[in-house]
Amino acid sequence: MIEFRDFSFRYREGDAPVVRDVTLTIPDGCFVGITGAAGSGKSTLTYAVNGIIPHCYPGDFYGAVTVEGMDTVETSLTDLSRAVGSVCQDIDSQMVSSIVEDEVLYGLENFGVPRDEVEARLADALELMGIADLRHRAIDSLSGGQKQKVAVASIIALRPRVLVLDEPTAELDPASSAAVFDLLATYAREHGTTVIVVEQKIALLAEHADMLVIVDGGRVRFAGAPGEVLEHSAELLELGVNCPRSTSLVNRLRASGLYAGPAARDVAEAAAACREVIA
Ligand SMILES: Nc1ncnc2c1ncn2[C@@H]1O[C@H](COP(=O)(O)OP(=O)(O)OP(=O)(O)O)[C@@H](O)[C@H]1O
Repeated sequence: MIEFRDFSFRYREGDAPVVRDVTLTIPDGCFVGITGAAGSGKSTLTYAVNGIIPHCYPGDFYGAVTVEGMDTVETSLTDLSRAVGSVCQDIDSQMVSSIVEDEVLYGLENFGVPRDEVEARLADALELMGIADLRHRAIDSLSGGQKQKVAVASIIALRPRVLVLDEPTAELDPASSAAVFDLLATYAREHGTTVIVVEQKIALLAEHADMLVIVDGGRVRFAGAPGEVLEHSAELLELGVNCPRSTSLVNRLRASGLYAGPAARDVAEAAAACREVIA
């Protein structure tokens, strides 16, 4: 379980907290999508989980954040990194090797994974991300999307109990983005991994996440099951979060009293709602 209790944070260079009064519980194995406008504090929230704040970016840390009982301020980055694997926004800064397989091996060797397990973990991670054919390629020669997949594979190979991904599909086209989310969701379900993903594409989150967290001005404005959060599509738009049109359409039907069912997460659910209205 991950718990934020009255958590606020001000970067040392900043004049005010950029995350404020966050109280949130994330159950084990939950797939959580965090979204909100640019600069709203999404990444900072995840930094409190993987320990980047306050260990790498110091500042005033109020309240507490715990991961499986470990207080992320009190616990060393080394200990935290064994539980929490992170893929950051700036993929190039994360890469330490020049060849794909070395990048994955680096983490496995650093974590002291037994030699007889290393090859299987490397091959599985590359296979899972659909990049087995890139194994011997130079990282410099890869596209942004391919690099993102290598970064995710490197972390997945370590089998962390919590996976934090900051915009993992930023460099991917819509079809590849959906495929990566499918893979992540399947992987998380099979391994009981808690996944926290910062993502601008709310439609992707709505389809895959168990919980949506909407951040605005450093505060959590909505947190809950996607269906519950998407009921607020008009307010979300005001916060800079553009829900799928299918969601807004069904919410209009709900507001006008024509439909009493839940918010639609995608076109299929909206079509079902429309059929019910017409019937
Ligand atoms: N290292 C830092 N030092 C000082 N201020 C920072 C630092 N990192 C982020 N900030 C500030 O904190 C605020 C929240 O930033 P954060 O990156 O958490 O937001 P975000 O919602 O993830 O943004 P984006 O969608 O643009 O990545 C912003 O005003 C940003 O300028």
